[in-house]
Formats: sequence, C-alpha cells, structure tokens
Amino acid sequence: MTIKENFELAKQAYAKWGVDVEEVVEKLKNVPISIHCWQGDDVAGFEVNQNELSGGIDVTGNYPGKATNAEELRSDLEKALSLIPGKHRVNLHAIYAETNGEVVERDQLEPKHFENWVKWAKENGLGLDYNPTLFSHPKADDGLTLSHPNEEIREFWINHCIGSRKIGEYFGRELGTPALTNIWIPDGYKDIPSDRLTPRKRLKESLDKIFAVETDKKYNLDAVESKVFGIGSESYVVGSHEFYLNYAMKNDKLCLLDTGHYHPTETVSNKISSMLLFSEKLALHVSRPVRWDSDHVVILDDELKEIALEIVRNDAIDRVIIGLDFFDASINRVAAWTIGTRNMIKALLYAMLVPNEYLKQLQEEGNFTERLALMEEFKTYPFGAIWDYYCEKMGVPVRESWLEEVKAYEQEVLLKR
Ligand SMILES: C[C@H](O)[C@H](O)[C@@H](O)C(=O)CO
Ligand SMILES: [Mn+2]
Repeated sequence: MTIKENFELAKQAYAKWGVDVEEVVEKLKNVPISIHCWQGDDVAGFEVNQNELSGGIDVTGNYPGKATNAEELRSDLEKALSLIPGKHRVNLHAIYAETNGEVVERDQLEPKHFENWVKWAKENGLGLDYNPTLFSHPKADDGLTLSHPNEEIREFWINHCIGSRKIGEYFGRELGTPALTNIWIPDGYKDIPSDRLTPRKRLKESLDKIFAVETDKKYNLDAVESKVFGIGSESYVVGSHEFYLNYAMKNDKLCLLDTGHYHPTETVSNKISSMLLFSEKLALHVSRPVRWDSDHVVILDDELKEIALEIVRNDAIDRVIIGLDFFDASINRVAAWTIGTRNMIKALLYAMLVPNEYLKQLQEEGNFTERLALMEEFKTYPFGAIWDYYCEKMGVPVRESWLEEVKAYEQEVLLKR
C-alpha cells in the first residue's frame, strides 16, 4: 500500500469520530515551533572570549562535529529544517552574536551583530526569537546576576537585557513576526538562604528597570522563565515560579514554562489551562528532564502528548508559543534537533486527531467509563499513516528515512570539521 492509500484508510477511521483529517493537516502546517540554536554547539556560543558553560546547566557528551562558528551552525540548522515538516522559527541567545573578531561586551550588543542571522532567516522564511545570556560570563561567576548585591553588576545585566529586547524588536520588525525575548537568570544559592526576600526584591527592581524601556509589542514580546533549582542553586532560586507568575501577571509579561524546571512529579501540561484563564499568551520551553533538568531530547512520551492536547483542546494554538530547549552532546546534533522537533509536531498532530469535543462532553455527563475507554483506544488509532502523509505532502523524508540524510551530512560535513 502506498502512503496515500494508507492515509485514505486512516482518514475514514478518524472521520467516523467527526475528525476532518484534511483540515487537521492544513492547520498543522501553520504551527511554528521555535527551534533553539544551542543544541548545535552545546550552548557554547561564538564570543571572542570564550567562557565555560555556567549557570547551573550542563551538557554531557563529546559526539564529533559540533558547530564552531555561526556559518556552520546555520548550515546544520538548515539540514535539520529540511527534515522537519512545516515553517518554523529559530531561537538565538546573545552568545551567538557575530562581532567580526572584535570583543563586544554583552551590554554593548546591538542589532548589527545579528545582521547575518536576520539575512539568513529572511532567505529561509524563518522567524527569530531571542534570549539575553546571563551565564557563562565572569560577571555571573558567583551565580548571581539581576539579583546581585553589587549594583554595578546588576546594572551590567540590566543593560544587557534592555539591549536584548531591542535586538528582539529588530528581529520582529525585519521579519514581520514578533520575536519572543525571554529572560532566564541562574541566580540562587547552593545552601539554605538566611534571607529569601532581599534577592527577590532586587530582581523585581531590576526587571522593573529593564521593562521601563518601551519596545513595540508588534515586534517584541517579553517573557520571563522560572526554575526550581540548578546545579549550585539547589536550595534556593531567586526567579521561582511564584515570583515570575506574579511578576508577569502584574506587569503584562509572558510566563515561560520550561518542562524541566519543576518538581519531578509536577507537570507543565497541568498548568496550561490555569495560565490561559488569566493570560492572553503563554510560552513554553519543551524539554525532557530525566531525574533533574537534564535537557534530554524531547521524545513522544505521555507528557508531550498531554501538553499538545492541552494546547489543542483549549483552542490555544495561537496563544501558546512553543519553543524547544534541550542539548545532548552524546548524539549527532542535527539528529537531536530533528528527533525533538518532529516529536513536538507529531504530538500536536496526535492531539488534533482526537475528538476532543466529544471527550469533553463525556466528562460533563459523568461518563468516565467511555471517556477512559476512548482515550485509550485513540492511542492506537492509525496516527502514523497521517504523519507519513503529512511528511510526504510537506516534502520531507517519511519515517526514519531522514536518518540516511543525517548520516550522509555527518560524513560529508560534520566529520570534516
Ligand atoms: C540555555 C538554557 O537552557 C536556557 O537559556 C534556559 O531557558 C534554561 O532552561 C536554563 O535551565
Ligand atoms: Mn529553558
């Protein structure tokens, strides 16, 4: 049977439940995923003065072929994008600026240092998102930035964040799609603090200064990302979930929920509906924590499907900005992007193929037997046939055939670095 024949049969199975598969496929095409550039070089960046990765995050593995400059990184991203169905976005960090060999401090970065990225994004029909980098820097060596007791250090990072929002605004203006500029800081303490309030007070004041500078919402959207702990900040993180939830609500900013930034049994899927009742938009970093915020490549597990279901069944595709955040240096990095991003899209397709309205109705009626029975049966509906058809229609490799292309790219490009 051909992919099309398989698709036609599967289409009938879903049609019985009122799911219009053709409509689903059209809808899926328009859901952008923000692909994080930092999987391609193990979060190293290309600053002239290289600093070791810090901030309580870690990348393990030494698979050959990582990108060593922005051109290589763009070429690797292009390869991955050619294997992923749909039109997407690329998420940059400040450490990916191109300064022509000149040392430019982070608080001095300007749009001109990202001109190559913008040109490339235009050529490839991509949107860009952005993050100030408040780690891997001598001024963040003690694990404190925007909440630092030293005013000079705080000012440095405040200016970096203000400049970053202008870079985000530049991306949005140039590319005709608003950039999400997301602030994540590592600030926290290894051991039990004697004062939890003062650092949070300082973080609040720093954020107020950062956001006092206006940017145009048409081009730049501001987000703040919380965390429960990091390496070296096991006992206390200044920018906790409660801190940013309240800050964002009060100041009309987006909360960014990273799926690796909560207690192990706490799920982001269960937070989405609550957030959507109170905010117009919400942002995600979809990652995969394994025992800690390990940033493993995203797989098609139950939580990923549940996140997608929450977005789809709550009609929030335009309200949830989906970004990825993982970095695995133990496998081919182009494959890592391809696997993780294809899985995110697969999860959305899976969620769109569920008769969500009918299942909601069953719950309202108290018919929990049928709700459970159908939810389980839909797990083995011929979803793979629709996915294969979608890949073929979008002109990307079907099933695992993309792996051959990655292997060839590894031989021809990555291993020659
Ligand atoms: C590179 C980091 O992962 C990223 O900036 C941040 O989003 C994070 O999740 C830190 O744990
Ligand atoms: Mn994150």
